[in-house]
Amino acid sequence: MAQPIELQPQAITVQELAAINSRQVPERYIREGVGDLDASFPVLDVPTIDLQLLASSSSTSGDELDKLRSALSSYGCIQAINHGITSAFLDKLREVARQFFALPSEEKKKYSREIGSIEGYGNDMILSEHQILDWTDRLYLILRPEDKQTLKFWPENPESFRGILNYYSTKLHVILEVLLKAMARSLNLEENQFLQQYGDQATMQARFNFYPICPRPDQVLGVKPHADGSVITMLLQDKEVEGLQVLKDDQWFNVPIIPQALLINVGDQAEIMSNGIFKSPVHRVVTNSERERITLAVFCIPHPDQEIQPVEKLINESHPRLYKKVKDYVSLYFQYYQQGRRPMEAALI
Ligand SMILES: O=C(O)CCC(=O)C(=O)O
Ligand SMILES: [Fe+2]
Repeated sequence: MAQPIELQPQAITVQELAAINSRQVPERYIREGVGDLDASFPVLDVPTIDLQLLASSSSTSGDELDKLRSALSSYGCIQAINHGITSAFLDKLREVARQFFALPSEEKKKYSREIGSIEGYGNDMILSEHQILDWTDRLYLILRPEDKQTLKFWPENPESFRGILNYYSTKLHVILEVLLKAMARSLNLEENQFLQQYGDQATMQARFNFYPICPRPDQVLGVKPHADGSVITMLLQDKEVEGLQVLKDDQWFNVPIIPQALLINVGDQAEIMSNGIFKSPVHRVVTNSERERITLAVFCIPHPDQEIQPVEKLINESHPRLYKKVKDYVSLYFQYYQQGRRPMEAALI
């Protein structure tokens, strides 16, 4: 996979910046002309989907499939409940993430990523001189396949971190299969149509996002607007602090928190496979002047050699083929991203 070209590493993490000066934000983080980011935004009523129902063959599962199709084609995301992971476990996972980011800087920096590489602990990569930076630090880890895990980046403190994260990835793998099958069935396709393209060599990559308290939430973003380059992304939100916003009908909406739910969103590659029926939503993260926020996004990404294209059965006269065949979409994604373009343009016919 081609790596992004990083101009220079950042000397200091956002968490350190926030600790040194709690009232000012360096200019490189300030966004002009984006309106008041701290304004009140309407709430997006993201549909809640019961995964147990989706997986079953009961008579109610048909309704749930309809709900799924409609949610993924209009919102591009769902709040998944009954996914088989207990709330107590999700709290434990949130807790080890909190403990990691609460460690002293020197301790966290043992896991620092290398320049130009995404895996490990660090902050927003500087890819161009004019880039406005995101108010966030991250810990990026490859979860699956297990032999691709780079353990030197996996925290040993707290002690339970690795075990908890591995258990979570096993659970997510099961959920992913349920979802991809249900997505295909919801479009009247044979249930393995998406799963086959996704392939058995796919990777799951975790990104822990830490958003320190920010003194200028009106002009600073936690994450700039983007759509994910994955097939799907599974996001564990902070239990108490909101921040994620989704663009729908040219308007930004807040995504509410359902503590026991996983927010699932369509990535660009599922939009391609579904010939544009499922929408990969543009989203961003706003900052908060009172509370820090921690989330965990897991990206499900096919192997770079795997070809991704619209399923044949979804192409017809009234729905002509919208996307080319793509391979290693994540590399394409970075090339376009660096030029400030929407990566999906690369796949359009
Ligand atoms: O932290 C969030 O709520 C979303 C993060 C996100 O969009 C991402 O990591 O791609
Ligand atoms: Fe995202």
